[in-house]
Amino acid sequence: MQIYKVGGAVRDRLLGRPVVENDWVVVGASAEEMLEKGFRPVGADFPVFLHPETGEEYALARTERKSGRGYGGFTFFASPDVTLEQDLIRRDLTVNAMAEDDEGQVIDPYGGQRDLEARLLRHVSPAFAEDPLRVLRVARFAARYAPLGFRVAEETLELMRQIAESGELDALTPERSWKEIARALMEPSPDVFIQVLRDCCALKAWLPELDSLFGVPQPAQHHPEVDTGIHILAVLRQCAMHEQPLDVRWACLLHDLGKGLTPEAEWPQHIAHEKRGIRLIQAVNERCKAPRDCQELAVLVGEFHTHAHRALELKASTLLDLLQRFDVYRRPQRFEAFIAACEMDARGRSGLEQRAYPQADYLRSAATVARAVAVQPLLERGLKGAELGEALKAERLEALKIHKESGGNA
Ligand SMILES: Nc1ccn([C@@H]2O[C@H](COP(=O)(O)OP(=O)(O)OP(=O)(O)O)[C@@H](O)[C@H]2O)c(=O)n1
Ligand SMILES: [Mg+2]
Repeated sequence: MQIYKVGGAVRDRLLGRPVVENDWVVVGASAEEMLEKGFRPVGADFPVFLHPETGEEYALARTERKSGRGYGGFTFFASPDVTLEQDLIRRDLTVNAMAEDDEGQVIDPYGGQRDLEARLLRHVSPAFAEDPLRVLRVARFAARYAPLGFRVAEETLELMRQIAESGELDALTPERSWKEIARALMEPSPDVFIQVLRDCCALKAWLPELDSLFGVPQPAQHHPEVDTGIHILAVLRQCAMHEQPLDVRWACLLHDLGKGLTPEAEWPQHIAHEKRGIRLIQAVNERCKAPRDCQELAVLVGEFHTHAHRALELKASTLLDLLQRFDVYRRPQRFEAFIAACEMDARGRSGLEQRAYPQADYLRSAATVARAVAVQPLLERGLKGAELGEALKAERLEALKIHKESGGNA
C-alpha cells in the first residue's frame, strides 16, 4: 500500500500557511488490511479510518458515485485497484486535489499548483456536482483566501449556479450546512462568502430573506451605501476587522431581515423593521439549526439594534426595560455581544467606519449602574416576591435617571 498526504495540508503548505490537520489517502489497500494494521473504522460503510496513534484520517482511494438525492445518497467504491489519479479527480477543487508522497514530492495531475499561482478556485471535473455542499465549501474557501487574491473561476461559478438552480441545496442537512456557514463566517472575509453565494444564485436558494435585501434602499443620511444588502456585507467586514465571535457575526448577518418586508411605498424608510424582522430571524435560525447562543443573540439584536443606536436619547424607563429584557444581571456577556453587534452595524456604512460609537460605553455603564443596586437592604426591609421585584426595579430606575442626567458618566 502507498500512503499520500492530500487535500488542505498540501494546499496550505504550498501557500506557506500553517497546516492544522493532515488528511491521508491510502492506495492499494483493502479495509481488512487497514484493520489488521490497527486503524479504526470511522463508520460501517465509509472507507475512512483513524490512525491508531495520531487519530488522523486515512481514506482508502475511492471513486464516489451518486445514487440518489442529498447526503446519504452516496455510494462509495473503494478498492485496491483505484489509482491516486482516480481518487483525486473526484475531489472538489484543483488546489485541494494534490497529493504528497513520503519524500515530499507533489503529485498534481489536475493543475493545482498552476491554479494556486493564478489564485483560482477551480473545480477538478464534473464530479464536483456529486456533493452540493461543495457550493458552500467553495464560497467558504473564497472567504478564507480572498485576502491572498483568490477568486472563484468563472466556469466553477457557472457549475455552482446549475447546482443551486437544480434545487439540490435543499437536500443538504442543516447540520452539514451549518458547519460550513459557521466556519465561513469566521473567515477573514465573511462578506465574500455571501457575495459568492449571491453570484451563483445560491443565496436565493439558501437564504432568500437575505438575498432580497439587495436592491432595497435605505435613507442615504444614515446609510451612504443606500443598498441594504451592501450594508450587510460591510457589517460583516467590520465583524472580521474587529475579530468578533460567531454569535455576533450571525446576529449581524440577520439583523436587518425585516427591511425586506417593508412595502415599497415606504422606501427608503423602514419603520418597525425591527419587529417585522423577528419572525424571519426565527425562521432562519430554526431552518439552519443555529446553536442556541447564535439564535438568541440574532433575535435580540434584530429587535433592539435601533434602541442601541438611540441609547443616549432613551428615557430612563425604556433603558431599564432594555436591561431587564436582556437580563443583564445574570447574562452580562450576552449584553456585551449585543453592544458589539450594534457597533458593527453602526460602522458597516460607507465612510462612517471610523465614527465614534459612544452608545457602547453609555449602555455598558447603564448596565453597571443597574447591576450595582443592592438587594440586601430591600431584603432587610422584609420585601419578597413580586414586591421585592418592584422595589428593585424602582431603585434601578432612580439610579438610571441619575446616570442619564450625568450624561452616562456616573
Ligand atoms: N465535500 C468535500 C469535502 C472534502 N473534499 C476533499 O477532501 C479534502 C479534505 O477535506 P477537508 O478536511 O474538509 O478540507 P480541507 O481542504 O482540508 O480544508 P480545511 O482547511 O477547511 O480543513 C479536501 O481537500 C478535498 O480534496 C472534497 O473533495 N469534497
Ligand atoms: Mg482538512
